[in-house]
Amino acid sequence: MSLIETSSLGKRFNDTEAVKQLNLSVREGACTALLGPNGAGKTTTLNMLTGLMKPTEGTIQFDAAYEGDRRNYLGYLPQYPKFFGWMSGEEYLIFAAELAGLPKKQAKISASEMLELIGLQDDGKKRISGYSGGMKQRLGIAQALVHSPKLIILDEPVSALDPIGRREVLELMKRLKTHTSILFSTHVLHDAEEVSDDIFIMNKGTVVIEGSLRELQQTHQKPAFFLETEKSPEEWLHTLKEQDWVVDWELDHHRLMITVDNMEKARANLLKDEHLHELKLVKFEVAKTSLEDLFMKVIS
Ligand SMILES: Nc1ncnc2c1ncn2[C@@H]1O[C@H](COP(=O)(O)OP(=O)(O)OP(=O)(O)O)[C@@H](O)[C@H]1O
Repeated sequence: MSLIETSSLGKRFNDTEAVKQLNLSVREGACTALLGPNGAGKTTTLNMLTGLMKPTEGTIQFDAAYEGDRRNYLGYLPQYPKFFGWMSGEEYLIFAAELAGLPKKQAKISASEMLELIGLQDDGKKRISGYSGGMKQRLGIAQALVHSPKLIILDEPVSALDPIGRREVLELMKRLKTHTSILFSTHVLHDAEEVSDDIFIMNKGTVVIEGSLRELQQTHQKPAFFLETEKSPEEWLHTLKEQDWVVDWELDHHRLMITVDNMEKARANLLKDEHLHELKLVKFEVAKTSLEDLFMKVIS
């Protein structure tokens, strides 16, 4: 079942089409990554889903449990969350719970449960100004969860953190995803690969590739050869492109990645190719394309 489905969603700022023709489906129980480079339209998309921004076209549909107020249905951590440094972590969570409509008694209970969940039970009485980046971000995730929404939306939850903070937050997300639906944005493929079940790759305002992580990894792992030569292989590439076993290629100076459809045929042909030997081979490696190759290709 989908918690959110968008159809041809779009947002225009004067001449900039920040989001266009976006069809997105967020599954219940899944951790979904919106992956894309800076300016791809991720924040604009999340802002439309949370109701902070009005779409200029298209529709957003929520599941049957949605009762008209997105605050009950969604929890949200913005890209640049603001904290009151003079508050304690516990006070901040009670404040967030009351803003979400919980009665005071319930807000206190929920805040204490959240502190436990994010591993800050011993720091709850301390001022936020003394928290590390990772602790603040975990607190930010807790405020998104404090009213038990159906889905939490996290905008670049690890981007601004140092390696220790990143690890803390990624580990927290891995624990949360076993019982909470998550939609988060990132520009780092490895983060998406580490925690997500479904991935939507966005570029220039629209989704260019989508699927489950497993599907994408399997579909885009193609046999390939990695060659390095002393002389430039640029001219030789013209004849290579004609071969029916060549699917794709990428040349970076004297380094060449050739994606093929038939490993054995390609190996036999390459090894007997005299022109290739004239280029003075330095490296000849059997390889596989990865999701990273695909990601770099679609965003470049
Ligand atoms: N309020 C705005 N007014 C005008 N243009 C905007 C506004 N907000 C975003 N844009 C433009 O829309 C495009 C998408 O921006 P958006 O912030 O959604 O991308 P993003 O993928 O979240 O990138 P980043 O990771 O850098 O935040 C960019 O070209 C941006 O400059």
